[in-house]
Amino acid sequence: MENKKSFFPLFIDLTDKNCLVVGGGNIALRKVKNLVEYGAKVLVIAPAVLPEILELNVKVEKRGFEIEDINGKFLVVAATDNESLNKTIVDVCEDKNILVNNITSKTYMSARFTAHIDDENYQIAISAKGKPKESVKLKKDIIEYLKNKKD
Ligand SMILES: C[C@@]1(CC(=O)O)c2cc3[nH]c(cc4nc(cc5[nH]c(cc(n2)[C@H]1CCC(=O)O)[C@@](C)(CC(=O)O)[C@@H]5CCC(=O)O)C(CC(=O)O)=C4CCC(=O)O)c(CCC(=O)O)c3CC(=O)O
Ligand SMILES: NC(=O)C1=CN([C@@H]2O[C@H](COP(=O)(O)OP(=O)(O)OC[C@H]3O[C@@H](n4cnc5c(N)ncnc54)[C@H](O)[C@@H]3O)[C@@H](O)[C@H]2O)C=CC1
Repeated sequence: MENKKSFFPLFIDLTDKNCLVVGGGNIALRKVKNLVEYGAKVLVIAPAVLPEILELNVKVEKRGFEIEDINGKFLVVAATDNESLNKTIVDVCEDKNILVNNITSKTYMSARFTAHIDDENYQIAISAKGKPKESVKLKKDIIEYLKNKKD
């Protein structure tokens, strides 16, 4: 059933949207950077937070996740290394119609992050349906294609 889940491709304006990233490790860092780049207001909650995250324009609370933390959020990223906690975060967000991404699953979430290209002419977002290595490979091929097209 989970494997048959389909994800509608959509480009969303995140400017000033309240987003929560639960987790402060390597993958959280990548997710936070992406959200900040697109103008989101990001709150990071985790007991351990990488120094690179502290340097970004985000709010940080060094503590464990609590369910009330999702209140009023537009998008939540479950970015801990605890698979069952990430699933719980997805469940509580789904209950409240809050978009939610989960870094420890291919399908258990309502929103996936994509490999993307954002240049002066195009925004191209790629998903290989849960297989990020394939997405990154295709992204590189498309970048090459666009470069050659210009020459
Ligand atoms: C489902 C999804 C959910 C989500 O996170 O949104 C997901 C899930 C998982 N990723 C895993 C692994 C890695 N992911 C990356 C990188 C990226 N992952 C991204 C997206 C997604 N990853 C979503 C699906 C995308 C799609 O549909 O195609 C990208 C595209 C976007 C982004 O994250 O911003 C970004 C590249 C950005 C870019 O470069 O352009 C790397 C490489 C690296 O970290 O350098 C590795 C290590 C690979 C290795 O070494 O094998 C694991 C296994 C963990 C394990 O097995 O331990 C899971 C969980 C699982 O598979 O169960
Ligand atoms: N989706 C993706 O793109 C990828 C996902 N992964 C998966 O992501 C997992 C995490 O990877 P990293 O970020 O490198 O791990 P990490 O160990 O660097 O970070 C884990 C973070 O989770 C936080 N955390 C743990 N319990 C918490 C709680 N109760 N409340 C709030 N925060 C809590 C920790 O404080 C820490 O900041 C890996 O186990 C792996 O399975 C790995 C590569 C890519």
